[in-house]
Amino acid sequence: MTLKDVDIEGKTVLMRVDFNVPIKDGAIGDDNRMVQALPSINYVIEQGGKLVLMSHLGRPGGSVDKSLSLQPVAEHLKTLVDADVNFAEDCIGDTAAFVISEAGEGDIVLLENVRFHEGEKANDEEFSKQLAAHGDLFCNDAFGSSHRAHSSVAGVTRYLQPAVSGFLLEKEIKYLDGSVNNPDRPFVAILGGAKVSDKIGVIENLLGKVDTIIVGGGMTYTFYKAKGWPIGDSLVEDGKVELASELMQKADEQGVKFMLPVDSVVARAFENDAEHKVVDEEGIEDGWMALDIGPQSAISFGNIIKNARTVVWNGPMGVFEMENFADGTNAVAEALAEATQLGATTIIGGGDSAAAIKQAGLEEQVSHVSTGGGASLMFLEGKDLPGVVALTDK
Ligand SMILES: Nc1ncnc2c1ncn2[C@@H]1O[C@H](COP(=O)(O)OP(=O)(O)O)[C@@H](O)[C@H]1O
Ligand SMILES: O=C(OP(=O)(O)O)[C@H](O)COP(=O)(O)O
Ligand SMILES: [Mg+2]
Repeated sequence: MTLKDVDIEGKTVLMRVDFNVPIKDGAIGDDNRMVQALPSINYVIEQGGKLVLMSHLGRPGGSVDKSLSLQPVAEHLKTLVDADVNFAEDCIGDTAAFVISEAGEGDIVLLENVRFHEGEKANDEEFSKQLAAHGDLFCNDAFGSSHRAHSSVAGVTRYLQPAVSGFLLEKEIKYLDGSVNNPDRPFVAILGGAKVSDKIGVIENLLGKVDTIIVGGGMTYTFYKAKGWPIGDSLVEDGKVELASELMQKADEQGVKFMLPVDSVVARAFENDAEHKVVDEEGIEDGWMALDIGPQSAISFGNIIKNARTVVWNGPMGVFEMENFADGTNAVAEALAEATQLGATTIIGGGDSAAAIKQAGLEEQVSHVSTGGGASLMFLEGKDLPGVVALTDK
């Protein structure tokens, strides 16, 4: 079911959104995920519903961390909607119940970060029940979180029905379904970013789907370590080195081209102004960390991308938030834009990847910018998303 299948007037809609947006010094960096949720938000308001929004921000690990409060997000939401926005300093209990009861039809309540409670990630029954108590019906519009079997995404539907899809979730699934399930080939997947332990596992299933896998960004150095190459102080997931080895072997056995950067930009520290230089694949010395792919890698990745017919990209090629380490990400973004011009279907997904393509000014020059990274990868693997299977059938 979707929002269009339910009567909203006079009802309280509990809606899960993905407002996990980049925040620096209290200011929202890229509000794409908020803007993308506006069609569902405005629809509920226009239909005369009361809207209770819930989201996570970052990974506070089950306790209160004020630096990951959604308060600045509530302030920003006020500038995006024509409705009253109230913020509840806890997502459950009396605080939340009071703020919700004070709000009227057409008003919005944003609840504090659901990950301030351990129950959220544990998909705890009691916590799910407490969230469910806030609404008359549930709506999931958090595509970017739909790969998480957490209380606010999935568990809540055990106690609150109907559970319907929002317009963003519906749009994302429709697009991905149409483009990656029967893709034009060559089909290239590009994986980067920093969530290595989360995302390295998807490679196994991607091997059966794509023709080429490109690994870049922070994902690279776990593979380098598996090859026995020095990685200095670069990001590495020690528990995944063996898996990285197996994945490269499987790619070889299955005839899938597997590409790693042939060079990297290494820096003395995790700072834009740190001393930095380009080194080749076996040249990362102790005291240096790799923060971007190098120029040769950008060229070879670019050549593969420009010859592809379908490209899915999740995870920046470097620390694109710092100007000195954004070149690799920008070059791959340019290659995607060129491939699109040549008729390829190009999809870039992920909160940070979406921010990166926007920063490069190329968001209109690719086929689809998805709000989900991990979620779009799970979809691409052919797995069911917990936040989607939990919804009520028509
Ligand atoms: N070599 C690297 N070392 C450390 N962090 C990196 C590196 N390359 C990319 N990153 C970081 O990865 C983050 C994004 O990762 P992730 O959340 O997995 O991507 P997305 O949000 O697009 O799904 C960015 O903040 C970026 O700075
Ligand atoms: O930012 C997100 O995913 P992404 O970085 O893969 O795009 C989602 O909000 C999920 O966050 P999580 O990976 O902490 O569960
Ligand atoms: Mg991210």
